[in-house]
Amino acid sequence: MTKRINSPDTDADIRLRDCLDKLPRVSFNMIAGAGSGKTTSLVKALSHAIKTNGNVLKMRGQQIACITYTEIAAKEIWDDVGNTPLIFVSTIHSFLWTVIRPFQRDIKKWVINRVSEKCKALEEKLANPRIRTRVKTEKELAKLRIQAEEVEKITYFNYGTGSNYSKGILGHDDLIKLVTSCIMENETLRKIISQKYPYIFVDESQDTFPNIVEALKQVDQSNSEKFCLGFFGDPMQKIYVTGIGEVHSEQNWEIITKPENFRCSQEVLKVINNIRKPADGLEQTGGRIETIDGKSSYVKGSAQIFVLPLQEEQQRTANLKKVQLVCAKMLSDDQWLIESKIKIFVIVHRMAAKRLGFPNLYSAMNDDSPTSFKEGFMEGSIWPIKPFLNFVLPIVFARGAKENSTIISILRSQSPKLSSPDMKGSEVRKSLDFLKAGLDELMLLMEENSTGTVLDVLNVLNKFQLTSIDERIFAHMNDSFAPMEDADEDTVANEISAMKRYFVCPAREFWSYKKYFEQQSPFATQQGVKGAEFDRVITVLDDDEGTHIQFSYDKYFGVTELSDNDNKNIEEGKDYVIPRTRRLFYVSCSRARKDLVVVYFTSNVDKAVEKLRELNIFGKDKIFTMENL
Ligand SMILES: Nc1ncnc2c1ncn2[C@@H]1O[C@H](COP(=O)(O)OP(=O)(O)OP(=O)(O)O)[C@@H](O)[C@H]1O
Repeated sequence: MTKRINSPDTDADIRLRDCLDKLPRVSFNMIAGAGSGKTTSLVKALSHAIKTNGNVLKMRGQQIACITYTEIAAKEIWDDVGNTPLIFVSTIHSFLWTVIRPFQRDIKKWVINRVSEKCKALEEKLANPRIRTRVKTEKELAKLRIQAEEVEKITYFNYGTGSNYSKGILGHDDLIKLVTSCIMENETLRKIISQKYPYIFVDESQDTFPNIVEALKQVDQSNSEKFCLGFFGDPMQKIYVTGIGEVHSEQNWEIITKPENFRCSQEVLKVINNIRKPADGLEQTGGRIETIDGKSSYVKGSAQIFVLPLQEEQQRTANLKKVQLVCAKMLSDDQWLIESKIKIFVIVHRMAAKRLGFPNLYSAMNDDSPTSFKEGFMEGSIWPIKPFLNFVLPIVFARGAKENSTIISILRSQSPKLSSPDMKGSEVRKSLDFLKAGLDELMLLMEENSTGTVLDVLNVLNKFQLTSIDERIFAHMNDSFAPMEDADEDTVANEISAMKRYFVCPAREFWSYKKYFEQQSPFATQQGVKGAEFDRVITVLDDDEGTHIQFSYDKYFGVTELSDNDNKNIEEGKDYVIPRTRRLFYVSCSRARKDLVVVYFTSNVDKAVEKLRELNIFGKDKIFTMENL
């Protein structure tokens, strides 16, 4: 049994259990604020459904589907429910692929149709005599026509990161379009889904695509008596523009709310209630409870904001450190000085990249780079950086730590110099001497204060045959990169320019990068912290570094005027910068279990302080400036 399941039942948990016990089945929508225990209720609901219905599910080969936002969340929930095969916890993409994979004929039909629609759109574009991009569009059309022929020959389609129709691969976006359209159009598919998964639960429903919600609602309607669809979400925590926000409940659904907050200390709870007030006014009650020596009480905690000038990057970083020192003193808690005990939320990875020391690597892989570079860089999966992650960092580290057996084993498995199985003793010795000379050069290039570049390192790897280098890297090193025939021109140009910028990056930046992507650093992005919680949180508000134009803390606090475009969005009743920033602020502040520190860098400190006093989100005595550092 796990902690989540063991937490005391709330009224909502009891209502949810009653709802799950109903026959014919009833769908539900659980809407509640941050830290109210939605995921906890979800885990309990899964456990209850298994307890009451597990045998039947097993007998019929059915499963309960639980859709989460990330792989990490999926794993956590699966662990919580005891890893039972009766529950299929997955991200939306994996779920949709599992559902559609057996229907290869329908997939093929859809892909053929999609390619033909794309061709038609380009033909229409070309019919316009004033088209500016005629040559490019004609090329694209020719490529699509070839793809149309190749798709006909494909017998099995697969799911990957990006679509490549000729190879039978469907990317994320196409998968969503494919499955939702198949579900909407095909009654049999809807029946099959509801029979295989008589319960489908969706966590973080506010960030689910609207067409997926619609498709799931259709599944519900097709077999409503034997099917239960359950959403768990909070419209105030919608972060992504593609998310639905509020899921509208159907007439026969149960709506379950949870008024309490179990996560945050009293002071943090006050702040998040204040942030939320102008949105939907939902005010949470309760708060985190601590039991010491058998006595339970609410955790008081703390919440404060530091308004600091938007100075040079280095100065900001120094001021952030000073804030930690002041907090350690003010809260009599030295843990504020220990990196592993705090979490710092920044708005984009770039801020963390700069603060941690890999700004050049970050911009090479992000600014005008192919999407695959952007996505793969922060998770360490993209090919240009592999020689560093797989070879350079581990071997330089092992050499520094004098771990000779590790060095030999890395060389044995990776160096082409040692690959021949029938090398004689003297040859091995000679090769090792050669490799040792290469390693000496590598060590110098990877030193703390070395000016060696990525290309310098790659040249050493190549010259001494320390490890084999991916052909694609090699092609860029020799300016002989030959793109695939069907590669998009812009992507090719972006790849070439990204690789050029990558080669001149200081190689030592990889040490900081490694720390970040292995999550050993205290940094995380404000958007990436869904569902998580930490005792001590610093939220850095810093528009200057953010490249996300959809968020602006200066506009949110009233320090900067709204733009014409913002006003237009307001007039048209669209989502705009203020509610979006408010939601992001709410999500990051509501992660704090005990202490929350907001550090707001702004170009107009005086005005920001004045506005903050008016807004009254933080107590007047909790607004600090440079004078307090
Ligand atoms: N009934 C309960 N009694 C005591 N603690 C609880 C209860 N339910 C949840 N908690 C605790 O409250 C915290 C927040 O729970 P959970 O993550 O389930 O909330 P959530 O609503 O999904 O949060 P968010 O939407 O902010 O990500 C966790 O530490 C959890 O253990």
